[in-house]
Amino acid sequence: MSKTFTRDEVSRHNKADDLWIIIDSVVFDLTRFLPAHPGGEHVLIEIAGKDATEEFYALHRHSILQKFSKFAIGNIAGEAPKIAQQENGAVSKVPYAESSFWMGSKTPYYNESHIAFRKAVRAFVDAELRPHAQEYEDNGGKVALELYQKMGRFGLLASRIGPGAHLKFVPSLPAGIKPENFDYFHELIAHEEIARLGSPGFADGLGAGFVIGLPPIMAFGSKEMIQKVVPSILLGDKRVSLAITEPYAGSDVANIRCTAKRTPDGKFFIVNGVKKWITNGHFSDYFVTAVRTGGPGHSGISMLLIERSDGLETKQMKTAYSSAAGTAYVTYDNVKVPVENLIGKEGGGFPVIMFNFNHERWLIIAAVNRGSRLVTEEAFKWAVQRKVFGKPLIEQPVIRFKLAKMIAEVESVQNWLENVTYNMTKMSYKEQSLHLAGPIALLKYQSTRVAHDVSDDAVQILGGRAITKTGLGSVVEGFQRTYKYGSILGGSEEIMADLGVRQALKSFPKDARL
Ligand code: HEM
Repeated sequence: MSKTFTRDEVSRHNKADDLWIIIDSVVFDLTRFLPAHPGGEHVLIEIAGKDATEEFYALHRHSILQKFSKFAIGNIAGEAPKIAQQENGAVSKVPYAESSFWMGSKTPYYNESHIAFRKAVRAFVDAELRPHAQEYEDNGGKVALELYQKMGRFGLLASRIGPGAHLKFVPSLPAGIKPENFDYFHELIAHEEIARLGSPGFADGLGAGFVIGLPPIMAFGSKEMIQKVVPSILLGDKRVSLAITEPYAGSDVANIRCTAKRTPDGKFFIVNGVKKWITNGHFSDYFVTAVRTGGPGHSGISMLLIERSDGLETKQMKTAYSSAAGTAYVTYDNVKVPVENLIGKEGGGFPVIMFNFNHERWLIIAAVNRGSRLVTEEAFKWAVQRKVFGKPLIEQPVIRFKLAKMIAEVESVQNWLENVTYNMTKMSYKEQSLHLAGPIALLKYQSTRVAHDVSDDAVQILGGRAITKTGLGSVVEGFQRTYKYGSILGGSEEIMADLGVRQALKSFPKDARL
């Protein structure tokens, strides 16, 4: 594309059978594209031979130019593009589009290894995952095995379940971080970078199952079980999901009905029951399943590792987001499971279920708030570029007020999240359970309330585009359709708020008075 043209030359190609336009100093020959243009022929013929930069950006995302770059035939002599190219792996320059440290602020939390890690992960996500994101988000389908394997070999799957011995199961971690130097800030970055894709169903398809399904195995599984299952998941060869919720029981886990009864020889469990809303379940090889092996209540619950086998069936559920997440209804019909597959002790399932709750909630906060930040960036960009009533939208005080609220809310959650994450790096598991369960619950509550507000404001700023699946508002549309997941999964907003205050009451001084 090294050819150059004058504006005068371009202006002579101004008919349907010979149609050139200029976008940001690049010359496009759209003659062959004309009949296929989704916006119709008329609009292009009207602007044939002219500079269409403003019209183009008022109607399309920048990525469309990259997708249709084959129609670019040269540049205008002596001119250079003025609109920033969206390079793979680049950091956004839009204010508040990245958390403060990444935009130049000082930080007590991040060091060189986090910077290198973020750079490597972002480049990987932009190059390997982003090109597939929209397709999976729109059309669903099982995410290709090669994508999991690429993520696995790159160390990105292992990076999503915290520091620990499991990091040695993969050849290396992004940016060559040593397992012993890996901390919760690296993990935070990994979750944020996946959420930054802005494709919630696809993002969950890439691993919402193992981030909650694997920790119980790693903490309570036998050596043999860990050796058999964990490396295959972390390398991307197999998939696992956590199967707890049922049509009968959600946040009230103690009410689960799925049963596991020992065979007369005591060597197997026979499992019967159903599980619902199991993320990744539709394509999982393993199901970490909560079953009732005893009487009612907590003490009758056990956890079993169940392989996809005779009697276990999964049905894709139609949810608000892409079927790429593989959300499933799972039925167990006399499924035979060796007793060696118990995760923890028989009747000791409840502590296994509880074990990873704080971590699960923390990573949901990270993903939800990165989504809120992304949507804020989209709204900010749109408010600046959209002209309405003769001036940019951003010149309306009411729009600036909305953006102020969005930014302030997102930054508040981020700062609390980084504070909690720092505490996670300094506390033992036991200390985290004691001191962080309350703050994490309250922060999860806050992050999903913020997502609610941000989504609402972003939709108002983008207008009709935000209720249209494709085009300029596609990211905001996806967010407003799916942000509610975070306010239900891992403990509902109401339960989080209540838990946070109940935890606080435990240390409430008995002698405190007004
Ligand atoms: C390289 C040049 C262009 C390409 C590759 C292109 C491609 C596309 C594509 C893929 C869409 C549908 C995607 C979406 O929903 O966002 C679209 C929609 C549209 N395009 Fe273009 N286009 C180009 C230039 C233009 C220009 C110069 C105009 C107007 C002067 C225009 C007017 C429209 C309109 C009105 C729509 C429908 C937008 C809507 O539904 O809100 N296009 N174009």
